[in-house]
Amino acid sequence: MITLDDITLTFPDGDARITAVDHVSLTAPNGVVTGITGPSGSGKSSILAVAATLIRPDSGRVWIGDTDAAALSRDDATALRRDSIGIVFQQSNLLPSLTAREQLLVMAELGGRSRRSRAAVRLRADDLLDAVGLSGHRDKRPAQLSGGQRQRVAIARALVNDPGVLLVDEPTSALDQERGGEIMDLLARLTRERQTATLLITHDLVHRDALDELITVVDGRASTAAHRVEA
Ligand SMILES: Nc1ncnc2c1ncn2[C@@H]1O[C@H](COP(=O)(O)OP(=O)(O)OP(=O)(O)O)[C@@H](O)[C@H]1O
Repeated sequence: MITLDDITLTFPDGDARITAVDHVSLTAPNGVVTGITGPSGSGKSSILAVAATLIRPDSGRVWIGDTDAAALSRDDATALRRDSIGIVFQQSNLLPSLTAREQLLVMAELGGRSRRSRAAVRLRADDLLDAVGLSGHRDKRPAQLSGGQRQRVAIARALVNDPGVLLVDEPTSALDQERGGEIMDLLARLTRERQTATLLITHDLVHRDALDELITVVDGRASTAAHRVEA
């Protein structure tokens, strides 16, 4: 579970400061996809960056389990991010020279939680590639994969260190509606199977069936309660 408690984040704007996130509180429980929507510039990516411990907020707490991530040193935040948070960006951000399997192995290598044997890590990587529907594409490089397949690799990579929290920024923006729907369904399934607390930004709600909860952000402020999405 991840909880943002009264988060405020400002950025410098000339002599003044712009408030990107304005006293936002939200909770994303395990096994649930919590969507964040809202107009462009409303603060969605800023909220995700704070949740990811990539930006420290001006005030407020980020609870990941029992840890207040907003209060950690830079090094401790990096370690927490590596072990407990999976991140999927709009673009898949894969390394061009690595195969699908190698993308996962590199991420597992960076994860410090356990010293798994090489064979166990390889097995886990292959299991995850199977889970995202890429069993026949393990040895392909990004250029040999479609946009949807690249996004699947990015999702598998985000899960390789078994994070409790999965943060996803506009995963369908580079895909057509059908491929986008498949990616959203995949994220919903993996969230349930792996019991991740999944926080997902989406600017359009065409795939809203894949969301369990929905939070609307306007001018840096979140709707007070998460709304259950009607099927
Ligand atoms: N690094 C930064 N420096 C200064 N201002 C920033 C920075 N990042 C974001 N902002 C400002 O903070 C506000 C929120 O931006 P943010 O990117 O979080 O919105 P968003 O809802 O994710 O937008 P979009 O849907 O267009 O990606 C905007 O006014 C933006 O200009």
